[in-house]
Amino acid sequence: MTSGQQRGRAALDRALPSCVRYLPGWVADHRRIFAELVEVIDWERNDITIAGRTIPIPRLTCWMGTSQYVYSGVRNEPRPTPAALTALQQQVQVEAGATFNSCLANLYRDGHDSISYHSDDEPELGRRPTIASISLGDRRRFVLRHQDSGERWELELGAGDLLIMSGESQSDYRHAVPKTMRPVGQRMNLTFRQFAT
Ligand SMILES: O=C(O)CCC(=O)C(=O)O
Ligand SMILES: [Fe+2]
Repeated sequence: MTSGQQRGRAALDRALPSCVRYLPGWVADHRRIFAELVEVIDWERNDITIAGRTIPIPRLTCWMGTSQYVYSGVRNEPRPTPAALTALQQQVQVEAGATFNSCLANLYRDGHDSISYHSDDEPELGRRPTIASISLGDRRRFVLRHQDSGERWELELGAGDLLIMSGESQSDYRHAVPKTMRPVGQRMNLTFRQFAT
């Protein structure tokens, strides 16, 4: 076991809900894949408008899918999928027992970048979607919270970890990657999704 896997496991003090499967260190050559994808993905800076105020989304993103994806009022035109990502997607499909046709990539440049609490519950994803999430680069805290009970789970995701969210993970839970004061380097997250067109 690598030290990364040990760190990942230690961060989890309670069993995760059964709709979430955590596979620490799943991407064996995660450093090489991070270095390649950070260069070849067509990273975008997008703005979000909340209550009439337009602010930059606190991370870089890229939507690689079959059609336009609108979330939080942001219209994402699909970008081409690099070959390195297609190869990863094929392996992830086998592990998840699901097929995916799209990937939303996020790049958290430092501790100021984040994603606030949300569920991936857009209608195009279906009612109980399976979403496979790969984290590369530095570890960041991923928080999963049950909507009604408020019960929380925290995982330090990075370095090739795979998280498979399925079943009621989007309908009953929300998730976030909060900002941190800790000095951290870049973290990339790839969420593979099946998107109805
Ligand atoms: O960075 C992460 O681990 C989560 C990303 C996420 O929740 C999303 O893109 O919907
Ligand atoms: Fe999400």
